[in-house]
Amino acid sequence: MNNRTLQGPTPLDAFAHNEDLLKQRELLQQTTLKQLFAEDPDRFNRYSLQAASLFLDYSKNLITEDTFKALINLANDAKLSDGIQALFNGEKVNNTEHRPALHTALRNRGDREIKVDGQDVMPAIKDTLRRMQALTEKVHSGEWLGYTGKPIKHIINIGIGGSFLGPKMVIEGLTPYIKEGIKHHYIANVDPSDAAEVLKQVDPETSLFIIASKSFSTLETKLNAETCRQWLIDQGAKQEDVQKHFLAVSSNVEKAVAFGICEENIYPMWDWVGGRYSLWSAIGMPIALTLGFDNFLALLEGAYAMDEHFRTAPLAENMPVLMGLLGVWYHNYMGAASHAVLPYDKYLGELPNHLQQLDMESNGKSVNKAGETVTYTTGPVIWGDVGTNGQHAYHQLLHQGTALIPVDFVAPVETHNPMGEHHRWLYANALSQSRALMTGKSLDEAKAELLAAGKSETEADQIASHKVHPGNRPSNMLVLPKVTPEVMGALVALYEHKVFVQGHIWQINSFDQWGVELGKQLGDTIYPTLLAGAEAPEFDSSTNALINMFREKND
Ligand SMILES: O=P(O)(O)OC[C@H]1O[C@H](O)[C@H](O)[C@@H](O)[C@@H]1O
Repeated sequence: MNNRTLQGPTPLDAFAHNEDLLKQRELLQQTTLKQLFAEDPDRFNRYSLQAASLFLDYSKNLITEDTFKALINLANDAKLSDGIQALFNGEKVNNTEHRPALHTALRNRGDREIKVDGQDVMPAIKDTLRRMQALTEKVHSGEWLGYTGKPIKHIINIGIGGSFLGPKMVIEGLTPYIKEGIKHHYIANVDPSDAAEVLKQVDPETSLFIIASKSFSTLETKLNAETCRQWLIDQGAKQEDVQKHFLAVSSNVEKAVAFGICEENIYPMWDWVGGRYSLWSAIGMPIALTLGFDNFLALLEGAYAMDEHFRTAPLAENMPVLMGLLGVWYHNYMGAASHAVLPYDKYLGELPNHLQQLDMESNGKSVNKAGETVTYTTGPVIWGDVGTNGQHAYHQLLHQGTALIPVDFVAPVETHNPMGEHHRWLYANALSQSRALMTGKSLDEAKAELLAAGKSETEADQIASHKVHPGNRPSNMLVLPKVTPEVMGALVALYEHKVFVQGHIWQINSFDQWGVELGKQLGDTIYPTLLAGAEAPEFDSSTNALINMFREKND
């Protein structure tokens, strides 16, 4: 293992309050969550808060009042409040690309001016929203017609990464709000099966393709867009009909025009919006087209409410700040290398996928803003899936494995589908998982359970240790009133800001993504060697052999 690969715990020793946190870690080893609850009847009230439409219970975390204070002091050491203001004020927080990161401007529903290089960006944002609204209304009223005069029924997003994951998560998350008669589809992967399977389901006469690409130069998106355009022509449309079936969202208007999209059908993106923060821009067009413009606005409103909370609440009462600091606590002081997000709501199944890009592309960095190698671990591995499915699979490791994995449970108290006892059971499962992680089961309890079930003393002794749950494992419970557009907006904004808080503490640039480049560059050198008749490859023996295996079948 080279010395750039760090494993935790890796305390943040440059900060004045690092020592306090080290001391806290030691003290907490002498107690348990169970004990902390027993000692303090007010623990739930002390460690829970409401922000925008969300409620966070963070009482099942390994903290005491002193830990809490030390974490807030650490945030002050890192000048977090200044960082938050810099983010909102449009300072160039993305220092390697010399840009601000102004996703908050996209959902600024107030009248605050937001300037980039002296120019207020709000008029351009509002103008784009107006254009999105006009298009959405045209499509939904049946005024926008395909090449045979039929209205649009299929919205197909062609995009990848930030131009895919956010819109898909939001639309699936808000399935009950989908407009009648509208179907949504996604083509992201360069795998031909992705496009093939979508094209089998749609009808060329009623399909609207959105080419979503900030750069308009992403290989996968370019190839998929060309394939879809050719498919449309092959199905009987003429070249001039392409305008009726293709839109583009991009900051590269020139390239979109060169592809054949007329300027009127190109919606802007700005370089001060990162791809993984872009669902609030015209990249959210499939959201508006599938759910309606009113619901898109409600999503922005929800995010704005969380923005205002993050921008103005004191650090100790600030939900994204607290979630970010708790992550730092486990990651840098307790050696947690991963973090699970487990939504107890079917519609939120795509949330972990979106958060993987949001968090891991933002904070998977090993140099600080000044380009120096960091001496501490940064972004954790983010993973998860819908509850309760995971309970019958990987929760085994959460309960009895050797790794410390903090969990965020995300659970709405009201369902869109009140059917019998289902939702009550679902919520009960979320609570029982978080409680089981905390309380665990001791050796004595396990043995008593076995004896009560009729096992002999010897058998109980043999099996009991396998049934021990160590417990004392932390989790957050994020309670949503119901998954509505506002709630979804607030939820996603909460995680965006949590990622920002952690990036700020780690002093890294959360808004660039140079790490995705090398693979792309090498792809460009490998692709030509896979062509029929190409010269023998001259890479390492492994790559060469794997190239030859492909060529044997495809030459
Ligand atoms: O929107 P695009 O320019 O097509 O980019 C799509 C995605 O690809 C890149 O490789 C980046 O890793 C992502 O951050 C980005 O969201």
